[in-house]
Amino acid sequence: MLRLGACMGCAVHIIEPCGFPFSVKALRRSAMDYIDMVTIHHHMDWDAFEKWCATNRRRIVLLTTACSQKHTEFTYSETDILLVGRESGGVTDQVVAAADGKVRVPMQKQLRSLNVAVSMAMVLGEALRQTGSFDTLE
Ligand SMILES: C[S@@+](CC[C@H](N)C(=O)[O-])C[C@H]1O[C@@H](n2cnc3c(N)ncnc32)[C@H](O)[C@@H]1O
Repeated sequence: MLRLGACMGCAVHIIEPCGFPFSVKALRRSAMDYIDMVTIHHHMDWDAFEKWCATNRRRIVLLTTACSQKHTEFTYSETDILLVGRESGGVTDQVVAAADGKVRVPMQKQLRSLNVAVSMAMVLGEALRQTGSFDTLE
C-alpha cells in the first residue's frame, strides 16, 4: 500500500489500532526505499482520523463488499480518502456509519473478498482515471 501511494503520488493514512506494529523501522523493512517517497499520516484512533477529515474537508469513501454501488459508478474527487478495512475483520459499524460514500469492486458471486491492497489498487485506479490524475504521471 505504501508502494502504491508512493508510485501514484497519494498520501497514505494509517489509523490505530492497525493490524501491524507501526514504526518507521518496521515500515522501511516492508516498503523499502519507497517509504521516503510517500506522505504518511498516522492517526492515533478513529476519532482523530475523523477530526482530521472534517478539518481538512475530506470525504471518506469506504471500500466494502457490503454495498451495491460499483466502484466504477461512483464519482470521485481528487481530495477523497479511500478507506479499506482490516484484512482480518473489515471495519466496525462506527466506520460504516461515518463513510460519506461506499463502493464495491464487483466479484464472482461465490467468493468473499479481495485483499486490502488489491481492492485499493483497483478503486484508486478508477479514481485517478476519473480525476485525470494519471495525466500528471509518467
Ligand atoms: C479481506 S477484506 C475483509 C474481510 C472481512 N472478513 C470482512 O468481512 O470485511 C479487507 C478489506 O478489503 C476491502 N475489500 C475487499 N474486497 C472488496 C471488494 N470486492 N469491494 C470493496 N472493498 C473490498 C474492504 O475494505 C475490506 O474491509
